Parts: sequence; structure tokens; C-alpha cells
Amino acid sequence: MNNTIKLAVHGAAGRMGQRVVALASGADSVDDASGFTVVGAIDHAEHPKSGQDAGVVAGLSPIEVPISAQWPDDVQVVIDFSLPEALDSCVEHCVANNLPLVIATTGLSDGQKESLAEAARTIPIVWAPSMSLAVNLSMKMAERITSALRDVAGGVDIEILERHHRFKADAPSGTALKFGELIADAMDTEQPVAHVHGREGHTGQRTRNEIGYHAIRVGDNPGEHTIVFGMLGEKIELNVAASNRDCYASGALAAAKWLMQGEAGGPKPAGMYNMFDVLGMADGQ
Ligand SMILES: NC(=O)c1ccc[n+]([C@@H]2O[C@H](COP(=O)([O-])OP(=O)(O)OC[C@H]3O[C@@H](n4cnc5c(N)ncnc54)[C@H](O)[C@@H]3O)[C@@H](O)[C@H]2O)c1
Ligand SMILES: O=C(O)C1=N[C@H](C(=O)O)CCC1
Repeated sequence: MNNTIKLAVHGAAGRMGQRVVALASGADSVDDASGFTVVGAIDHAEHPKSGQDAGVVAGLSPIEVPISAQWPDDVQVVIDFSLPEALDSCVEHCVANNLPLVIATTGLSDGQKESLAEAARTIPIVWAPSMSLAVNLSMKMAERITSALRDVAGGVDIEILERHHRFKADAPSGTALKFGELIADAMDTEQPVAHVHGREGHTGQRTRNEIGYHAIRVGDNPGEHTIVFGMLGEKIELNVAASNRDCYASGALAAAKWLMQGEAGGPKPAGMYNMFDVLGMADGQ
């Protein structure tokens, strides 16, 4: 009997979808990727690779699953790495079929975030802008550094630099925005924090209550974030960088496995979860 978790990948022909298909099909011996069978490789009906074997598209031997816009019936869990405009129908399918869902797509609108919160009343969702262990650990470190420097003499200026490949469609990265959200909370200021995206012209002096964001697009960079904590006389730079996309793919597979490990032997209860929950780093865990 085959006891593996039946996985569908949404955005399967994309850069990330291919790596999820590859790792889940055993391309490399990655612990988080063991125990899955890819049963669905969903992509846009007009994708040029539509109809081709998803394993071959991902650079492997055939896995007998075509890239297709049609969802198969036997799916148990879904991983989405697609586009904001493609996400809504994926969420609708998962809600209608009661399927646990991992969402990695970034650049979502406020309306979409509200729809996700609504969907999480019906199904369990892990939603995170970065599935990487190193990034999520760095977020915790950034919170800690921000709190520790809150009252430092002379103040601290916090700026977020992110670098990604030239093909990336959204800026700044979802990860940079999440770093900024967590840092703003940890700044714990009376005044609201201003999120400043780039600077140009006669900007005047930098204010205390701002976080700067700078998005760099270069070559094939799979993702790098540097958080600069600049003080008078010294600075800290927290740098976290991917060498390739497998940190995200294996993190998404770990999240899918975690969703399937509820207390009663079935999936986790409906709710909105993130990678801190998956990695055991949430407050109080
Ligand atoms: N959370 C993370 O850890 C993480 C890591 C990497 C990338 N991402 C995000 O994942 C997303 C995908 O990144 P990518 O580099 O793989 O992009 P990509 O453009 O290579 O892949 C997106 C895929 O979605 C497909 N798609 C488009 N419309 C569709 C539809 N209607 N139904 C199904 N599929 C459809 C595209 O054809 C494409 O194959 C981006 O938003 C990116 O920011 C998140
Ligand atoms: O390649 C991308 O696109 C990535 N996007 C995520 C983001 O926007 O934070 C994470 C890293 C890779």
C-alpha cells in the first residue's frame, strides 16, 4: 500500500514549481521531501509546457503526471508557487475540496489577504513570504536586535536591502515587507513607523521612525536580504542569502508535511499558520 502524501503543485512549470516537483519526486535526498507522491502539476492552460510530463519539465525522468490546468481527484495537500492573479482560483479549489494549502506566492493585494483569512476559517493554510529556515531564523534575530537597540544613545536607523533575479515580478520582496512588519512591531514606538521605498532628490534628513526598503534586481540571484542597523559610530548588518531555490522548495514541503500531521491523525485544524509555526519558532512554542 502506498502511504505517501499525495501532493499537487500549483504553478508547477515555474522556477519554484519545478524544484518542488523535483524534490518531492526524489531528485535529491532531502529529508523534508521524502514521503510525497506528486499527483498533480497544475499550471496555466496556455503554458507552452502544458501536456508535457512534469518530471521531465523539472529535469527528471517521467513521473507520469502532465502539466495541466485540470486538478486530479486524489490530492491530499497543495503547494502554491504561482502569481497573485492565479492564486484566487487555487484557494477556491482548496476550500471547495477541503484541501490543506501551502501558499508561497508573494505580491498579494490587501483584498486577497482578506480572502485568505476567510479561507482559513475552512481549511488549514500555511502562508509565508519565505519558506527558508535561514530567513525565518533571521527574522527572529532582526526582532531581537531591534528590541535590544530600541533605546540606544543616538538612535538606530534600520534599512532593508533585498536582491533578487531579474525575472522577479514584485518589489520589494514579500520577505522584505515581512522583515519590515516584524521590525516595526519590535521598534514599539509611540509614532507610527513610516515605510519608505527608495529615496531620490531633496529628501531632507532621515527621520527616526522610518524603515527604508531598497529592491535590487540582478542576474539570477535566488534571493538575498540584508538588514542594516546603523548607529552613530558602528553598525550591524544581518545578511541572509540563498545559494539556490531548494531552501524554499524544501521548506514548502516541510510545511505541507506539517499540515498533514494534525493531532487526530488527519490534517491540522482550519486556521492561518506561518513558517514560525512549522519550524517551532512561534511565540510560546
Ligand atoms: N515563499 C517563498 O519561499 C518563495 C520563494 C520563491 C518564490 N516565491 C514566490 O513564488 C511565486 C512564483 O515564483 P517563481 O519564481 O516560481 O515564478 P514563475 O513565474 O517562474 O512561476 C509561476 C508559475 O505560475 C504559473 N501560472 C500562471 N498563471 C497560472 C494559473 N492561472 N494557474 C496555475 N499556474 C499559473 C506560471 O505559468 C508559472 O509557471 C512568486 O510570487 C515568488 O515571489 C516565494
Ligand atoms: O524568487 C522570488 O521571487 C522570491 N520571492 C520571495 C519573496 O518575494 O520574498 C522569496 C525569495 C524568492
